[in-house]
Amino acid sequence: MGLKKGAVEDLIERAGGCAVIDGGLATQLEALGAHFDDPLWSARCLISNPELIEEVHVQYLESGADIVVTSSYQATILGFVSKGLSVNESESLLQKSVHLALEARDKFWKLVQRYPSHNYNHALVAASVGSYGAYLADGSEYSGYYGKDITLEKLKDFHRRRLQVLVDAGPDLLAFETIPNKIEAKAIAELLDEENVPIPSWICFSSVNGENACSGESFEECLDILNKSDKVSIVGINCSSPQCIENLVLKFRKLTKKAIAVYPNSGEVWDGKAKLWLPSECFGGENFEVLATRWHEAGASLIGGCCRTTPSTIRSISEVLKRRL
Ligand SMILES: C[S+](C)CC[C@H](N)C(=O)O
Ligand SMILES: N[C@@H](CCS)C(=O)O
Ligand SMILES: [Zn+2]
Repeated sequence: MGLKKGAVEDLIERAGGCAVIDGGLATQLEALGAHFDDPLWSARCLISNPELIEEVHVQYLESGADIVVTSSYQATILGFVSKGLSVNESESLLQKSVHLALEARDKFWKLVQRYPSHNYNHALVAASVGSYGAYLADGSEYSGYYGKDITLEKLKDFHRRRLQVLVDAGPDLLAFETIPNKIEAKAIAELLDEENVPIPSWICFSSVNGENACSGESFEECLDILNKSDKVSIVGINCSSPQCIENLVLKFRKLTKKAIAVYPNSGEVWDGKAKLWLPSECFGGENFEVLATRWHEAGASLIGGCCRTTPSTIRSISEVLKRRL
């Protein structure tokens, strides 16, 4: 099967040149009362309270998100099995993460049809694929250090089955998130080819210093690999400080012709050991509205928020980006 082209490009056009991605899913689940002190992190909610996930998707759609990202970031078959679930049950939870977002999107779209003057776009559902570091739950999605025994093949094996199950569940695209190093980007690009994945993907890296991937490897090297893959439609940065983003968009713009997505966190820093967010050391919490405009002008065509951002952040971004229409 060939790659289904056009859905993302159409959406960017319908959104007036910049599509709005949703905000922190785990963050908003926690704001509504969920607790994630667990190696499964937000994926725990797929077991304990799936209705809450659908509610959060709807909140982001109401706020103006053109793309909702599923609750599968830290949902893995290995992670669920280690909690005592069977492989079948684990795969059903992965499917459920996609179905919850599709249902939220479809219900919301049906509802807004009653208001002919609404200015929402028909949203897309991106199935989240968190990095291997997210599964390790040791903070390594922000260090890029996966231990000395990691290999390309091990990373492909880690990602393969989850990828197949998520794709079969029918999302519009795949969202690889917080990729911290070159080896994982290469593993994903090879896997997308080997599995002949028929939907587009974005691959978003994390960055701590605003210059390189978290591993210290250059984005020149990382994007060189992704530029060769026609399965990867979009590249970018997520869950990194907003302060880093403009510089990184300008850098990416020189390194790739692909669309660029950015959805930073609030600037707070994840302490992987203590499992909590620490205050930002340098980001002063400037206005996301102002920043989002700058990121768009620098060359990003998909913009949203990641951890510690909320529906109100997305509403501000959506209003400022769509005000131009
Ligand atoms: C994006 S981070 C805040 C997700 C949680 C992390 N992988 C952990 O489990 O510690
Ligand atoms: N899609 C995930 C990303 C975590 S970095 C979330 O919003 O919770
Ligand atoms: Zn995040």
